[in-house]
Amino acid sequence: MPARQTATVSGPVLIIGAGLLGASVGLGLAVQGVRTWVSDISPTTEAVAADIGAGRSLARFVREEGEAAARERVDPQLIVVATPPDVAAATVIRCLREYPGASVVDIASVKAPILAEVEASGADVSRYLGTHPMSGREKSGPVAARGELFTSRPWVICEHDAVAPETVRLAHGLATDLGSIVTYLDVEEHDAAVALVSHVPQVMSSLLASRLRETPLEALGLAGQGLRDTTRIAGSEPGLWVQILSANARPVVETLYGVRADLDRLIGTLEAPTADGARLDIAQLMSEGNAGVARIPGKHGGAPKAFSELTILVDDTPGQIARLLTEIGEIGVNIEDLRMEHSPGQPVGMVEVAVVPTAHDRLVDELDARGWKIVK
Ligand SMILES: NC(=O)c1ccc[n+]([C@@H]2O[C@H](COP(=O)([O-])OP(=O)(O)OC[C@H]3O[C@@H](n4cnc5c(N)ncnc54)[C@H](O)[C@@H]3O)[C@@H](O)[C@H]2O)c1
Ligand SMILES: O=C(O)C(=O)C[C@]1(C(=O)O)C=C[C@@H](O)C=C1
Repeated sequence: MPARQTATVSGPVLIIGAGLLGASVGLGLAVQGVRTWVSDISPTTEAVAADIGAGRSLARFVREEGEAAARERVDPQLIVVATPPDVAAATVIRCLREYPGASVVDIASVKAPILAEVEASGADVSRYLGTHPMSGREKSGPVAARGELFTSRPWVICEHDAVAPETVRLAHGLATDLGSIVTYLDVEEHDAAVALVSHVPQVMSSLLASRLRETPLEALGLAGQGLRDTTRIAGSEPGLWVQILSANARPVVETLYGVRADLDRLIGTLEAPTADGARLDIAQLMSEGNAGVARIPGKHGGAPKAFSELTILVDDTPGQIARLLTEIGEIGVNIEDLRMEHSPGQPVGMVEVAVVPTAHDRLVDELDARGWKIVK
């Protein structure tokens, strides 16, 4: 039985580009009862996205019904363009022309070049809006898709002068239906902001991880959480990042100039670590980092909030983590964040749980009483 419609966007929604992001949009809308269609340049990707429940395959429907009849019957209210950035503008322009009744949003990671290309095309730009969900993964393709990918994450909407109110309403509805928190920025503000908060982090992670290529395995075996935290996104798809970085090159370079200045300063200091003032300079760089990280907003985009953490040892046997989470629920404490560290070959794993500070001591006491081993 189809789920009851609970979303603002009534659909149908046609998703073009059924990879990680497109299939995640489809899954998130489908569970709310919105009729979704998926389309991808790769027939296999489109079939996989349809198989996991992200939407019905448009190509299959076209094969069954014929091009014109299928387009008329699909009749999307909203089209979500989730293709790579280099074809996003061309896809938006094509959709505006092929579906004159639909609003079209794209979700590519860079916004100014796409708006410029759509405006220059002469297509009906009133039905187009550039948007960007600030959520993703270092994986690509529909198999990695998650319907809850967007929950509690920011979703930027880049209004422009010619946009129609209905298009803004649908873009806003799409983001909030998927659980995101909407922020309005213009395209230049967006591109400058993401250069710092998304694109340079990717560069730094890749540069650091590239140092590991020739490292002996014994040294890599010593890696703790610090290396894992700083290199997770180095596993991202190179093809996508070539497009993102080249499309947003100027704002990224502006940010990298600042990084280069700090790096030169640190190298200079560490070349003479016992010179007068060297230690102060190192301390200053570290505390500038402290000040920066403290400004990153908390889980729901509000003011930074310090959570208390505790680490629990968990036997490496089936069902242990589920049991731990159930018991934390029984104790009545909300988990704000959760991370697992598990070394292959070790009989135990470590589950790091973040909770509000007022719940910390009670949780430790109650877990302890239930026989769990708390290590921190
Ligand atoms: N990966 C992330 O974390 C993330 C987060 C936010 C936004 N985005 C943006 O979302 C978009 C999709 O990224 P993704 O991570 O889902 O990539 P992906 O590689 O998983 O999916 C992209 C899909 O688009 C398809 N495609 C390529 N050209 C096409 C065309 N002309 N017509 C139809 N389909 C086409 C590909 O076959 C692929 O299946 C990108 O623009 C990216 O900048 C990505
Ligand atoms: O969590 C991740 O894997 C991401 O890096 C996702 C991330 C980000 O920088 O936050 C990456 C690029 C997208 O354009 C949006 C989101």
